[in-house]
Amino acid sequence: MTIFQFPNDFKWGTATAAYQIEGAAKEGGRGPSIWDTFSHTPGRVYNGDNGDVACDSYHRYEEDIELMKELGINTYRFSISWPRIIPDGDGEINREGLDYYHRFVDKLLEAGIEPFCTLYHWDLPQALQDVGGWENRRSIDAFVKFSEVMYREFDGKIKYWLTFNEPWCIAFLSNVIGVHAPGKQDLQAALDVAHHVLVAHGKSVSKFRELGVDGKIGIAPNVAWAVPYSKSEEDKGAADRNIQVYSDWFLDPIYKGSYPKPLYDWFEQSGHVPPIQEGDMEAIAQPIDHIGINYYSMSVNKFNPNGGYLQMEEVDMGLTKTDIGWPVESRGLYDVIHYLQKYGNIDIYITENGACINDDVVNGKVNDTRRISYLQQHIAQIHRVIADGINLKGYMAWSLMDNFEWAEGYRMRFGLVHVDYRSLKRTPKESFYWYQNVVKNNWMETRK
Ligand SMILES: N=NNCCOCCOc1ccc(-c2cn(C[C@@H]3NC[C@@H](O)[C@H]3O)nn2)cc1
Repeated sequence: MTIFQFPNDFKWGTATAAYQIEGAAKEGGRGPSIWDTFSHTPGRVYNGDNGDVACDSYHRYEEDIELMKELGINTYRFSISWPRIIPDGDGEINREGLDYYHRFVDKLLEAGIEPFCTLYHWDLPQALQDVGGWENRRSIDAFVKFSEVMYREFDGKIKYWLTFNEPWCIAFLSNVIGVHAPGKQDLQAALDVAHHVLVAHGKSVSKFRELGVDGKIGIAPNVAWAVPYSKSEEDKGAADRNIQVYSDWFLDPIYKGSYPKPLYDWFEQSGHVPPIQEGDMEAIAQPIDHIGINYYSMSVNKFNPNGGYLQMEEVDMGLTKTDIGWPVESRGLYDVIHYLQKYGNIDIYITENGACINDDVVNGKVNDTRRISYLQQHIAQIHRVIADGINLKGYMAWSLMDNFEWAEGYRMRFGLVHVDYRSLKRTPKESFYWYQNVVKNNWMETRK
């Protein structure tokens, strides 16, 4: 048996995102987002699922907060629906949207739960997409305006902020691979989006500092850990590109003021470069207080000239997989956090980690032992990282409840709480009670 004891001030939480749980897509003055458009486009989302209702958390947030209190967490990561705050992206402010989030945040604080707020979790107002979205520099100032409204409104209530969730997904998954909104397959578009998101991040951080907001701010890249299939330079190059496109492409401009040269040169050889304008790199490189790390899995990579924009393929090594097909390999979490130490001993939160396990309710219970095993392995790696003196300050399980898993719709379940999408009944799973115990004890036990 091993006991993993965590620091007294360690933050234990869960995470969700607005479009994935709120529903009420046409209520409270909310405008349409690119995910409303995308999910209503035939063939884009499994089964034609969409976020019109989702978990109906817009109306049921008090019930959700009761579940958080039962779980015992001290931190809850959520995101703001930009189209609820400024329905057309950069025009009039919707007071009803602000009031909704004030009611929600006040309830969280009343419950003794720290709000951990992501400003942008993919739901760009459609009106901005209609004029080019993140490919258009207009979205930069629009985001800064949106973030300023939020900073002014919630200064004193929200102390932990993230500008963007998973910039790799915003740029590359959505504009090269094309499986997320707006669903393009254009490398230059991806580099334009990545760059403008970075500039928007930096200018928003500057606004945060200028306003003297009482809190801390950062960004939440999803990180890939990858190892080469062989010792060949070609396979090593493929693995390096895969790692860099998730983390270095975004964190180098923030921490070093320039894009990572190996990957910059890789894209440049096909004639694709970021649309850098005078002052952009300085604007991006504003000091931040923390980063959120979203980690799910790692991969073994081979060079493959037909392997997409990175000329890389992920080799199936026969590892146990979750129900979404991602290998379970927790050592990548330890390795990638050590990899990120090249940016300094920065404050790191695990802002997402969890398993897609699609067990259903049987006799009123969900016996998701595979999710417990996944969480146990990954939390143990977190303990190793802390033992190495790394400033890992908290862990937020993805997700509090089953929710809309983007292009996979509702078939993929990541929640500690099961959601019946017909009745919207919430049922805590066995993993909820396992995690509740870890949080209560602030230590975790593994047994042979
Ligand atoms: N790399 N090349 N791939 C080639 C082919 O990819 C096809 C699909 O790719 C991907 C890659 C990554 C993801 C993903 C999903 N989540 C989970 C969410 N995180 C934020 C929160 O909202 C969670 O719902 N994290 N990552 C999805 C699809």
